[in-house]
Amino acid sequence: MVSLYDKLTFLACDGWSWGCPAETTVETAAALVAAVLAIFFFTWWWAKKLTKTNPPLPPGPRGLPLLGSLPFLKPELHSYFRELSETYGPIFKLQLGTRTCIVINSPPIAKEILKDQDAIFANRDIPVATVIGMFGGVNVAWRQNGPEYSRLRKFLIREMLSKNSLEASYSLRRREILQMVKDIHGKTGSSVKLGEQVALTTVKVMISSLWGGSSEKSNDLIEMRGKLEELVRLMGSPNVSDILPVFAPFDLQGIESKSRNIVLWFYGIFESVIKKRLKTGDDESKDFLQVMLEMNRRGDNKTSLTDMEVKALLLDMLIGGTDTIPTTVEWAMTELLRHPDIMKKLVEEIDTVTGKQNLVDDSHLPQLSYLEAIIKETLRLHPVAPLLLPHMSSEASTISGYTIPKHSKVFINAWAMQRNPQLWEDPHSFQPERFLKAEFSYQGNNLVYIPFGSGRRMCAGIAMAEKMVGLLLAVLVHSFEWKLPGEKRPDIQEKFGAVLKKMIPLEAIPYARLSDSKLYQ
Ligand code: HEM
Repeated sequence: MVSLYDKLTFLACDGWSWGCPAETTVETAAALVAAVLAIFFFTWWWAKKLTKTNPPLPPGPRGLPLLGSLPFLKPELHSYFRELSETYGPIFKLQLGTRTCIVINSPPIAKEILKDQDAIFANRDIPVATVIGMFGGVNVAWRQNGPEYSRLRKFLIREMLSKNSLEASYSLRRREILQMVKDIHGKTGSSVKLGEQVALTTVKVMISSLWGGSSEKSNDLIEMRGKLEELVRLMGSPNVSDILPVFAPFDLQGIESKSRNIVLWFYGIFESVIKKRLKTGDDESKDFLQVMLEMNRRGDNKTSLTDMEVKALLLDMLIGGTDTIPTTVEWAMTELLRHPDIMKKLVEEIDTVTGKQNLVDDSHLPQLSYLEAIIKETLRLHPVAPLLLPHMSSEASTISGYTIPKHSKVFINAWAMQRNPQLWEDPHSFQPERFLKAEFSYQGNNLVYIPFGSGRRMCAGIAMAEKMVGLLLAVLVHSFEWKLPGEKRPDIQEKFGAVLKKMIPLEAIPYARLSDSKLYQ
């Protein structure tokens, strides 16, 4: 406070010395600054007193006037929130600029939000970075709760990401997985950045599933992958425009303009793909675009989609899948390379089910229970969305005996709950066996384990994620033996963002392990 006082006095006199001719003026200026500060703090304190709520607001750090706790935030938000919960308890409040944020670190309180009062908490605090080209207004992930949201989500889950749709588009996915095996085989004996390799395959799989495209050149795919990664990064970046909306028109960090360019770039691609499809009238395609166009052809106002919704859904799925799936596979491979005994047991399981004369196929996955346990354990320790996607309350409510004001932004710290020593035995060690002993589904029924969220806003792509992560991981460890380039175990440092990635990308060296060399061609 002394130094702030000194700085302000300096500004009042030295900074504008033309207004301070004599020593007495220094004292006057100092008194003036002190008076302004006193009025400011008194008004702030009085406003707080007047707005005291009953029941009270959750506890939390005090923060500074206007900025709240913004200056104290640490970049690794998920672990910082856990630290704060040690002081303030399982539910606490943070003021970030004009935004009231509520952080939940306990399953019973998460249940109140995501299940018991989910109608109130099923909205999103739409980031300014997504309100571009209507994207954030009409897509599933950012659309506000209501009949239009339910219609679109139902469509996405029932028509596009259903078991039948996924089975129909399997041949498209398989084609890209075979190409990945061939590409990796070409790199036998040299170091491969596994995350990048899988990410490129995932983009191809997503494009194939969405509009059947396989003709994109690899440079175009790399560009597309880069743009998706950048868009996800921008959406997850703290933006002054979101925190202090008065600055939104100035787009101080350029986040909105960068996001706009990327969204419009994707919309341009989608428009040309749709135009081409309508022109050729290719009814035989089994991709998602065809499903959407068929729906529109058959549908009435209730079921058909607007042009903008078609584009927003395509982008939703590209964003939903292309970062989450490869990141999960990279974390799983990291843990397997850190635990050779677990890797060995997994390879034995796949050899028994698939044999060494075949490549792993979708139909083998239901029999690979140890693989499933490994993926579940990976998502327990390394959930790609550690704080889920923030929810927003549409009205004031009471949670766990505290008032949650209307329009609060709610973070559910799945990462902290899934590492809580009171809920998990030896929580920091990688032990897939725990998922063989106890039944935990991805549907978020038991709030102790929610890597895909829970309730009405939970992930819409679980079925696809399960299939893709399972197939990619099984193919990688069954087709190749992986060695580390050095002596050191791969590290597990995290980098927080919209997706929780590895700080240091995983590198490993592949060697072919299947007897028939034709399987690699
Ligand atoms: C390992 C892979 C994935 C993980 C761990 C994951 C996790 C999540 C999480 C935690 C949420 C937020 C839930 C909430 O706010 O409560 C979410 C939302 C969403 N995910 Fe996923 N996801 C994955 C893959 C996918 C895929 C492949 C797609 C689509 C192709 C997808 C589409 C979506 C959509 C559309 C939403 C928004 C749902 C809504 O707001 O109603 N996700 N995901």
